[in-house]
Amino acid sequence: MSEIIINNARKEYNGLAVIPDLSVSIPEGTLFTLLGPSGCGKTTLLRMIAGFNTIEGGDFYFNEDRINDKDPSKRNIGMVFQNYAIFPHLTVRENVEFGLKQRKLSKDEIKKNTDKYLNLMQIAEYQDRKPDQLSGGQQQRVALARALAINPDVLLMDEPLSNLDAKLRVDMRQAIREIQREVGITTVYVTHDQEEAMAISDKIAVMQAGIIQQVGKPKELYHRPSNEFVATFIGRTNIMDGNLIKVDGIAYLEFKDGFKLAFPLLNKEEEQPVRISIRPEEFIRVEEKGDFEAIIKDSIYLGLNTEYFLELNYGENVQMSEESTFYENLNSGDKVNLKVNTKKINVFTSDGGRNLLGVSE
Ligand SMILES: Nc1ncnc2c1ncn2[C@@H]1O[C@H](COP(=O)(O)OP(=O)(O)OP(=O)(O)O)[C@@H](O)[C@H]1O
Repeated sequence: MSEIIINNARKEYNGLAVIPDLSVSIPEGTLFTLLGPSGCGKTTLLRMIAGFNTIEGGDFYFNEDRINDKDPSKRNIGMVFQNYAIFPHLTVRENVEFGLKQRKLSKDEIKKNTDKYLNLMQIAEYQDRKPDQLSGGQQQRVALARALAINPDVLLMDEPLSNLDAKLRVDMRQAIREIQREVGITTVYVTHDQEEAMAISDKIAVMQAGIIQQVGKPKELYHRPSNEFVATFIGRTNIMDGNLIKVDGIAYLEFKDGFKLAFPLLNKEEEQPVRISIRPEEFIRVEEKGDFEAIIKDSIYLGLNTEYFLELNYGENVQMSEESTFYENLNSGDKVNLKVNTKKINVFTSDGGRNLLGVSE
């Protein structure tokens, strides 16, 4: 098992830097996810760790071992891809045995390890089938068993669930999580699906244009995103233009119409224009006068939750999410009073680049 340390990694394609200068350390035994929109460089970084890409700069370590000049086959890595990449002409058992035979282990060891991972991945009953007689989810279990059977130091997974249907994706991510915990292997997991990343990861690195925007536990990223990009990429949020102003030394958030909300958390900051982020579930409906008045414009019923589209009293449109109740219905045109838990608000610089509240790490 290894800690992975990457210092100042740089990757160019045709003279253009896809990853300009990236440093990150991935603690031993964690499931660490690279999350970001298509084209942000997740796969490129994963391939750099595997040694499949030439690199223009940087140092890569597994523990104290600098692996830059190590051949990919010598890095002791297990890999699982989107398109399974298991051998169609081999049975399930032969697929799982494959890497072990290459390593010239004894027959007993090969059998022991193969049985272990066939059982762990719950595919022992299909061991004599060929891959084309398996479902997508079962094939992905074979790929994972094959990757783990060689006892790799590091497991790399590139969008392993994106070929599966929605329900199977949820089942499989649970299976991957359980197996990863049980084996305790340092795992780098690539996805562009923020919900999947939240569900599966110990830690997430949010990437944009080859740059890591923030590294943190799922809760930390959701609660205190380091900038506006992270706030909008992880979950949903309402972003509003406003000002941070001071009255008698106390900070207030001033919204578009001059409406002010006391915000003592930022008493130490200078007055400045800001971007205010309030998640839909942080608008709480109250009977008495709240922080805002609003009119319901539209709603979507989603079972557990109902999403409301609201117009605040000063004309700004926002979304509110609340748990659905069977009896109560809000209709378009209804007036509501809303409160906001100020601890859950995030405030960014006017360019969205920095959270004035800092981040949890
Ligand atoms: N072999 C290549 N030659 C030139 N450009 C490349 C090559 N491979 C990737 N790129 C470019 O590098 C950037 C990062 O690609 P990468 O595949 O790492 O992104 P990604 O975040 O994994 O995206 P996706 O989620 O779509 O797989 C993209 O702009 C891509 O077009």
